Amino acid sequence: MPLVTTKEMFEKAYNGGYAIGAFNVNNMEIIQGITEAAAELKAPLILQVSKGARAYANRTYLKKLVEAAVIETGLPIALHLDHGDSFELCKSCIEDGFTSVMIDASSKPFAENIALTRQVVEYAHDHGVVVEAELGTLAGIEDEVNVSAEDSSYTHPEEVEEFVSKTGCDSLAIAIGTSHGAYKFKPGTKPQLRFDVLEEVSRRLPGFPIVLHGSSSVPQDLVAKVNQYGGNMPGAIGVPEDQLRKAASLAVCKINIDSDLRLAMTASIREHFALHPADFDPRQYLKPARQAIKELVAHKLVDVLGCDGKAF
Ligand SMILES: O=C(CO)COP(=O)(O)O
Ligand SMILES: O=C[C@H](O)COP(=O)(O)O
Ligand SMILES: [Zn+2]
Ligand SMILES: [Zn+2]
Repeated sequence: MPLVTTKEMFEKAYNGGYAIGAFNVNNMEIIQGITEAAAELKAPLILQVSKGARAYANRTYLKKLVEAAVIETGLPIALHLDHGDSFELCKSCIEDGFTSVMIDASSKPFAENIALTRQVVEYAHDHGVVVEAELGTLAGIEDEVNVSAEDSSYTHPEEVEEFVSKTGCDSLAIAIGTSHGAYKFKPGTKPQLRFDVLEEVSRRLPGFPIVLHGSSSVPQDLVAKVNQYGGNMPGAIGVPEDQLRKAASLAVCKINIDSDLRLAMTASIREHFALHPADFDPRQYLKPARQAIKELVAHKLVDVLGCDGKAF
């Protein structure tokens, strides 16, 4: 099966009360860890490439590695541009064969967000590609842009119908209290997503797929392992998994996870270096790191997203 768009995945996820995992990819081991877990669990997948990832690996490698994963797994996989910030970047990814792009103009005024999103949608739809857009601003770090908690803002539900009808976007990322990175909530505070905002958005957009960014749960055993073996990540806190499960059962069809993959990989490599200081063949530490990603992703697919067994 060639790369697919997210259209059918989202329809099934919406009606089935589960969500698709959208995992950020940056190199071969990350792609293999994610896709091996999904293949064993027969889960549909979105693999997403950020602007930074495309700059890191160059525009050819990640596309070709994802194509290899499609061949190896036979899974329905969508290749998605994460946080596209210009028409040109979206167009370039569409030319490369991405099946889905995000245009994130959420930091611009409403009318400009609509105009740029509309421009991307017209080009994308002409090429059989679907578009994710965003309303509301997440706190945290995204491609070296740091949005402080004070500058973040929840999505205004009263804007969503006009936005979706004027842009023609295929899915919408909203801000309900998640944020990018490993420090999502202040230690000592109770993490709580704004389900009232999600419910009002989905009431206004019945059947329309909603996307949650910044949805790593920052597993505390991984944070502890990083810190135990020389890391320094005090107070790293993520979104509680029960809240992600609830979101997946509602209108949220795509849940974005990157930081947890980074944590799994880093914890494993730190541990390996500490316990096996004589090793210097990268395969010795990348093999367990890949396995750690695989185990993390398997847990997400089964226990958080509920998309295992939904690939075919
Ligand atoms: O939203 C994300 C990618 O777009 C990733 O979020 P996390 O930093 O929570 O993993
Ligand atoms: O949304 C942000 C993703 O985690 C991608 O991060 P990045 O821009 O550092 O690749
Ligand atoms: Zn954004
Ligand atoms: Zn994001």
